[in-house]
Formats: sequence, C-alpha cells, structure tokens
Amino acid sequence: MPENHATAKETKGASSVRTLLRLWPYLRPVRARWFAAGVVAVTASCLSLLIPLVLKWMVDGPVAERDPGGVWLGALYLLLLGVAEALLFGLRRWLVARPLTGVEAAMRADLYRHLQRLPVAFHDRWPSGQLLSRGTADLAMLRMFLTFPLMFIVVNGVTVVAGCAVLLAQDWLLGLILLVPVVPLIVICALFETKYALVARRAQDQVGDLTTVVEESVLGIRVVKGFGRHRAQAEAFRTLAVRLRGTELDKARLLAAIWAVIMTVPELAVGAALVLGTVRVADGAMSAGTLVAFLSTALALRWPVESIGFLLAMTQEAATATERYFEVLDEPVEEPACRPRAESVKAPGGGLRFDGVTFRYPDAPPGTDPVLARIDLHVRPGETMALVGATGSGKTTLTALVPRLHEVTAGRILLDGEDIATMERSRLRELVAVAFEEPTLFSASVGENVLMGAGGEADEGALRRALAVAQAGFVDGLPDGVRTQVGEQGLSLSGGQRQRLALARAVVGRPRFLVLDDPLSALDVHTEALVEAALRDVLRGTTALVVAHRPSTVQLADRVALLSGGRITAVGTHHELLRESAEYAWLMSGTEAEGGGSR
Ligand SMILES: Nc1ncnc2c1ncn2[C@@H]1O[C@H](COP(=O)(O)OP(=O)(O)OP(=O)(O)O)[C@@H](O)[C@H]1O
Repeated sequence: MPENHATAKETKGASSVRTLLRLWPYLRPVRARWFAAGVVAVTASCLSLLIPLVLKWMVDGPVAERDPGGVWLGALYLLLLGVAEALLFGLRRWLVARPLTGVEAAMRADLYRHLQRLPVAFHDRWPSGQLLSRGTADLAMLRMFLTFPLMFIVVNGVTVVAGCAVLLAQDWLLGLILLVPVVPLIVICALFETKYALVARRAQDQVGDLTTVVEESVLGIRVVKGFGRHRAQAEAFRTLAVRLRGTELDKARLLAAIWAVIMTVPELAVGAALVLGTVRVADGAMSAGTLVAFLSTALALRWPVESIGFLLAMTQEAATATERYFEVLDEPVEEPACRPRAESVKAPGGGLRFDGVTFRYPDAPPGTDPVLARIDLHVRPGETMALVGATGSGKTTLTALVPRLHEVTAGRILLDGEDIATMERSRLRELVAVAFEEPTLFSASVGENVLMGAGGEADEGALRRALAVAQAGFVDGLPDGVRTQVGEQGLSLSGGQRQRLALARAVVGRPRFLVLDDPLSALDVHTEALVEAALRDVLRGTTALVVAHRPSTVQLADRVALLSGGRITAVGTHHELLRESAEYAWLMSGTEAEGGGSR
C-alpha cells in the first residue's frame, strides 16, 4: 500500500491564488458567461442593500405620518426587490451551470489524454486510486468551486464594501464601530487558511489511498475470497477510513473555530452599534428610521461576512485539488523520439538487434545492478527466437524494451537496422505487436478487442484469420459471437480464452515484428500445439521474440537465447543448447518433467 507520496508536496508553499490561476486557460472560453453571471450576482446582492433604505423611508415617512397607503406602497417595493433578487440569482445559476460542466469535462478529458501518454514508469510509480480520485472527486470539487465559492467571494466582497459605504453614509460613528473588527478578522482568516490548506491536502490524498484499496479489492475479489482475506481487506479499509475520518474531523474543528469567530465578532459589533444607536435616537441625534435602516443593512451583511469562513475553506480545497490535478498534468509525457535524427542512420543487417543494451528500472535503489547488462542479440529477419531464463532473470523487461514501454539505459535496439529511439512511436507500434502473459481485455466486444491490434485497418477476414491462428473458435459459441461484450478486463472468459484473444490481437495486423511474453502459458498442451502450428505459418514472414518457459513453446523457435544474470549467455538451437548449456538443460529438464508429466 503506497504511502501518501504526494503529501510531501504539502509544504510546497505555492500560494493558493497562484495555484488557482492555473485554471484560467480552462475558464477562458467561458469567461464572458462567467463574468456576466458575476455582474448579475453582484447586482442581485446589492439590490438586497436597497431594502434597508426602503425601510428607512417607510419608518420616517408613512409609518411616522400614519399613512397606510404609503406603507402598502413600501411593502410593494420590498416585494419587487425580493422578487428581482430571486430572479437574478436564478439567472446567475442558469448562466454558469452549462459552461462550467463543460470546463469540468474538458479538464477530465485532458487528464485522461495525458494519462494515456505518460510512460509506463509513471504508472508503475503512481497508485491508481490517486489518479482516479484526481479525475473524479477533485474535478467535481473544482467545478463546484468555479460555480459557487469563486463567484461568491467576489460577490460577497463587493456587497460587503458597498454595504460598509451605505453604513458609513448613514452614520459614520456607528459605521466605524462595525468596521473595527475587520482587521483582526482578516488576520485570523489568513491564519486559518494556512492551517486548513495542510489538512485539506491530507484529506484529499487519503481519499486517493482509500480509492486504491477499494479498487484493488474489487479487481482482486477472487484472490480476496479465495484466500479468505476479506477480514484483512476490511481491516485495511477501516484503518484508512478511520484515518480519513480523523482528518475530516480536524477540518471540521478548524471550520467550527473560524465560524465561531466570524459569527461572534460581528454580532458583538452589531450589539454595540445597537446600544449606541438607541441612545442616539433617544437623544434625538438620529432618526428612528436611520437606526432601523442601519441595523437592517448590518443584518443584510451578516450572510456575506459569515459565509467567508466556508468560502475560504472551499477555496483552499479547490486550490489543493488544482495542485493535485496539475501534479499529474505536469508529468512529462513520452517523447515521440528521444534521440536526434543524426543517430538514426541505418545500421547494416535487418531483423531485431539488441546492441549493448543495458537497463535499470528508474525506481531501482541506487547502486543496485542493472536488470539487463550489455545485451547483444540478433534475431534475423523472419526468424523466431525464443527467450529462456530463470524466473526473475529479466525476460519480460527485455521484451518491454522493444515497443519502448521502457527506455533503454544504455545501448540501442534496431529494427531492420533503424534505432527505435529515433522512430516515431506511432510507427514503432505499427511495426511491433505484443502479447503479454497477463492478457488484458477491454470492456468492448470480442471483435473490437482483437481488431485493436490492427490500428483500424483490418476487416472481418483479418479478424477471422487471427482468431483461427489463436485457435479462438470458442468465440463462435459465445452468445453474440464476435460481437459479445467481454466484461471488465474480460473476466467473464477463462484465462486461456483471454490469452488466445490477446494472441489474436497481436497477430491480426500481420506485424513485421512480434514480441510474445509467454502468451501460451494458460493453454492446455493440445491447444498449445494447434496454436503453434498456426503461428508457424504467421511467423514465417515475421521476426519474432518469444518468451518461453515450456519446451513445447521453445519448439516453435528457430533458435533460443538464454538470459542469465542480466546477460545473454548462450544462443543456439534448442538441441545445441541442451548439449552445451548446463543451465539451459537444467531449466528445460525441470519444465520438461512438468510438461511431460502433464502430457
Ligand atoms: N516496474 C519495476 N520496477 C522495478 N523493478 C522491477 C519492475 N518490474 C520488474 N522488476 C524487477 O526486474 C527483474 C526482472 O523482472 P522480469 O519481470 O523482467 O523477469 P522475468 O524473467 O520476466 O520473470 P518471470 O519469468 O517470473 O516472468 C526482477 O528482479 C523484478 O523484481
């Protein structure tokens, strides 16, 4: 379970405003509507400040003169003001709702596109839950922020300034009494924001960790149930949930404290102004209407002032969500080609050539040996080379270097004499097809899953041929044939069925180079023999590197390379290696014994 790898960034210190300003490119296309909505909301909010002035007119005029007609007229004005305010707030909502869901969708699409282009090394490093929570909860929070808190910080700020001007204009002494607490309130709010930023970040990271556990439990439900691990998983979940609850309680405590201060201080100031105002009315220094208007203005300003606490809190959470979003978006994507063209001069000789290839995983501890060290290997054009080695010797790693899922640390890999590091990735992936031992199928039809390997150029005939090569006749027995939807990760199919579809996907585009990482491991020996016979036909024109554990798979190959201690220690035919390499003979005898036993 990864620790909060992102919490280290809590101390990053970039101001919230600077972080939030990064949202501008997304807000820009809808700025006209957003600003129009802001103007509408400010107008609506300032209209509410007219209500006290109408009250003053009523108290000093029609009420003092006992004129019922005037009172009704005043009531009508109040009603109109209230209706106008409500309509304007409704208009504001209508103006922003649609464009801001568009902003959220655009940000989500950018995140997804970026995630697809990030290197495998990034995905090895980042827990999926952290990415999921950024694409869901964080983005929903940002939409909410743009719809509500951001606008209301502006609207309430303008309303408070306008309200203070009205208060000072009515009676500057009482106005000053109300304004005195503003300075300590600003200081307290700044302190609150700093503290809240840390807790908000912690909470959002913990949501990501929790998402990871849920996702792992759902995807690994068979293992969880098979090993009776549901209690342990539930315990792990509960621990994280309790930790998140603690953080949410910290947030609630901070909010409660700031709320208490923000509510109490202005109430005290209003109380003081009320006492002083009453004395001044009794002394005849102020009209009763002015006092009523003053107090109703002060009360009308209560919501804009009191809301500051949670608006600041939501702003802080939005800043954290923005920071988390851009942490992913700022990660550099795979370079289309990482070496200068000058080096792309074709080397002599075709086929697949590893030339002094060394590889170390980016996250390997410093000082450790590379997984692969100075690999020199030549797979001739049209040849099938089996790659054999003890478990953990680096076979999968070596095959992953050919489609550039990882970049070589040193050396180069040549396809028909051309360094893959200088090739456009799209071209490289047209040339090379891969099938892994763990076959991943997507939530799509069988046919769509297979045709993914052809880059959209294959037809029904190619699909049928590929299914035939992979001995995937079982497809016709599925409810809708090739149109049958396979569930999440193809879980409704057996392991061997999934492997055969993945193999069909690899061969459907008739690639020039084929990299197969033990693609037949889940098949019974009879099916494997049939697949091999069909593959031999396909592989005739294809240069192939096939990771093999079983002698039956090795038989498919023209030659075999033995990987040991991160190096290629022997190359030859199966029979040559059996004679010349004790390690190879040992590896094959073990598997042969297993294979033989099962036959
Ligand atoms: N993403 C990774 N980050 C760091 N080290 C890794 C990573 N993936 C694999 N390794 C390490 O690289 C070494 C070679 O692993 P690899 O999967 O290539 O072996 P393999 O020969 O294919 O094994 P097997 O036959 O069991 O599939 C192992 O020691 C493994 O721990």
